[in-house]
Amino acid sequence: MSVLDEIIDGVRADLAERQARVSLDELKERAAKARPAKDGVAALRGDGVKVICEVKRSSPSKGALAAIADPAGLAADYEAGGAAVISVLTEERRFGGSLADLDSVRARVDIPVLRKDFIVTSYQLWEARAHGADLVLLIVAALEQPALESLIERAESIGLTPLVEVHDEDEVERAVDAGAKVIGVNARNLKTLEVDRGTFERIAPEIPAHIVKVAESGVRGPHDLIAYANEGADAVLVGESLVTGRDPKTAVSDLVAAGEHPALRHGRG
Ligand SMILES: O=C(O)c1ccccc1NCC(=O)[C@H](O)[C@H](O)COP(=O)(O)O
Repeated sequence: MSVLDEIIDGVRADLAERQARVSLDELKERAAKARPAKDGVAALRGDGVKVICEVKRSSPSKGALAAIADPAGLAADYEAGGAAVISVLTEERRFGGSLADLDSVRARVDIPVLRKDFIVTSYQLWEARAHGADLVLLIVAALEQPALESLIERAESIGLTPLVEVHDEDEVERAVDAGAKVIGVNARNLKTLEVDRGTFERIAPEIPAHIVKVAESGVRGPHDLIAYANEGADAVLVGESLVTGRDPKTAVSDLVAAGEHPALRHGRG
């Protein structure tokens, strides 16, 4: 069984418990009362390379990364540093996240918030919206094509922007066919968990120009952002280096400054 399969087994078990506690109708009522979703595509487009900053306590590849007693405080630092979007991992077993983290971050920041989880049913989309998310991650490798298509359609119909994650050329084709407007190329191989920063350079040319391109994983600092930018990234998603560093606000502002450097505008679509 692959790591992804193991994670999804746990996600499904936790999901079944939540579904027994909170009905879909109740979630829909909560979602109707939530602040309207912000436009995730608009947040990731425009001049410069945008920075998505992640609240990440632990991971299957590295184990414990940071305790993060105050996820909202960390998100506020990210926002003050110039982040375009906050990513909140809500998977509990392997990443130490929760919907409570999403609630607290949502209540603290004004920029769009991404629910980063392993989404396999539309119930989780309603959860995301009910807890104030503006974007959701959809992992192509975790979904059959009809499910991917219907989750993208459902997400958009309730105001969420799907960030559709791919790892190879075949998954790019599936994401594009399914109508993705934002595609994230994850440099972390979900079978070996190794990070290969060359993945983005190899796959990005297959992504049509009108689609927002996000480079995910392995960004250690401005030099990696610049490399991804030169390969066509519109945005980068950064977790580990921010949560393990001493000064997340400065680390984010250094990334944002690098992403806004005029030299990067040449050749980017
Ligand atoms: O981080 C992991 O070990 C991991 C393992 C299995 C599936 C997903 C995983 N990570 C999720 C992510 O995509 C990253 O948290 C995100 O791209 C940030 O990456 P990084 O900056 O390298 O922490």
